[in-house]
Amino acid sequence: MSRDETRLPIYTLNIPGVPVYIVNSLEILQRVDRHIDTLPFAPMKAQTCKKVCSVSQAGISKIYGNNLLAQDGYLYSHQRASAHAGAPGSSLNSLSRSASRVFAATFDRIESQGRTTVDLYDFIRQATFDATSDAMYGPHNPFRIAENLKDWAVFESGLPLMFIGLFPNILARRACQARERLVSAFIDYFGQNKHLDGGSLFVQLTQKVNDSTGLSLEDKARIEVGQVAAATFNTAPGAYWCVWQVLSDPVVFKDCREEVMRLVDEVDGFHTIDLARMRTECPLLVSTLQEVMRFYGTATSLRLIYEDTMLGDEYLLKKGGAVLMPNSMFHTDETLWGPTVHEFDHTRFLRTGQRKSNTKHPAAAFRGFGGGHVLCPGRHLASTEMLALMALVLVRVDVIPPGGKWPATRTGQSAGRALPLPKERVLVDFIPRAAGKWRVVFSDENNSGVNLVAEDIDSTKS
Ligand code: HEM
Repeated sequence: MSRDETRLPIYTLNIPGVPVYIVNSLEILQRVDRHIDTLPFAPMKAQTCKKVCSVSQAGISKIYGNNLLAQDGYLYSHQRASAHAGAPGSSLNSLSRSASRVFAATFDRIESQGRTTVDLYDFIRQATFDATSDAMYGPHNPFRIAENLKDWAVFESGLPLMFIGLFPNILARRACQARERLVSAFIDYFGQNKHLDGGSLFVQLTQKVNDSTGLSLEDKARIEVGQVAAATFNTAPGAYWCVWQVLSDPVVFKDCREEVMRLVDEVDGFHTIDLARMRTECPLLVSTLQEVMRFYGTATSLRLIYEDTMLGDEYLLKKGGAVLMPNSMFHTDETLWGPTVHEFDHTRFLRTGQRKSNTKHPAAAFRGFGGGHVLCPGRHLASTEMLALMALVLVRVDVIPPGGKWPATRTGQSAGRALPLPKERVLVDFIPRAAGKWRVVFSDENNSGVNLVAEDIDSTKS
């Protein structure tokens, strides 16, 4: 049943014993967001520690503490540490610089091979995974070891079953075994303090919270496996649809390539591109990224109901139930986005006068990275990675689809993801463009983030 069928802002699913409320309207969602203590997100994180990471009972007791929702408890302290490390500033710049180095090396490799055929999703998945894990863990990144990368792929394939928690040791046996080997890899990483030698502020700060909570080395390693999942699970499909859209849509392709080419300078015989400039000098590229997240986004926020909660004086949410808030509802609401809501419009997020649409949507209608008290701390890093991949694909290679024609866009399954996987794999040819050497940098020129969510847009105004 959808919003268009029910025309209701919120409705209850008839599941015996567990009231499940589906929120269809942005206004109701914003009311839910205000009830931090009775409709919290923290229990979802605690469940992830249990079900996905298999943290020990002693560790779970420490995570819960006296009160799972205490502001100075583990979960909120961990959230604050991540938010601080992922916010615009020198920490984010160094994460982005590290990710850019990995992308640059990936394209250097392609260039050295000449015309190369790649599976587009595999290429993007690997590039974003290598970039994110190197940015997070530095020179001792456990995923520079091929065996750990293989284990990750097996573990990732079992994640949806682990989240559901239905006999994972039987139904996702290989994934559970792979997780245990990954836990060993992180025991080695943290046990030898490798994070202190070039690991990111993200990892340093969250480890401090783990240490002050008294978690064992093994539990710290288990939680980190969950962190890797949060940091990589959505960036790959997000980057895929961004690259797909700029390559397969001729208008988007022309506009974005022209814009990004303006960032390429000739310096000492090198084609030089400073990816830090994308954030402020490529509004079309940024608008395309945001439209991809609106148009393809499949994230659904889930909150557990701790106490009976009134939303205004109209709707009662009963203790013990759950609230589901599917982004696709808010992202396809014509009253928010106007009559072109079902079209892909890469100019939608530009300023008035520069975009095609006459409708000015409210900034809070974009929920690609969550909102309110559950805002993705990795949003600036993930956005920078997605922009960087679009930019480098546009300036460094020509991409030829199978038979010279882009197939129709077909999205596949999205179990638990904020964006869907592609339905089928597409093999493309990469042909290096400009002859000569490339220098890809990420300067400290400015400290801006990629401001897509209402909270960031508001904070840049003040
Ligand atoms: C395209 C990539 C990404 C997308 C689309 C995405 C999306 C989201 C969304 C929608 C939420 C809110 C969930 C809810 O309301 O229930 C969220 C939360 C979260 N994300 Fe991301 N994310 C991405 C990348 C990342 C990265 C790179 C990191 C870490 C470096 C990260 C770490 C987290 C964490 C830890 C939370 C929980 C926040 C909290 O505790 O309050 N994500 N993400």
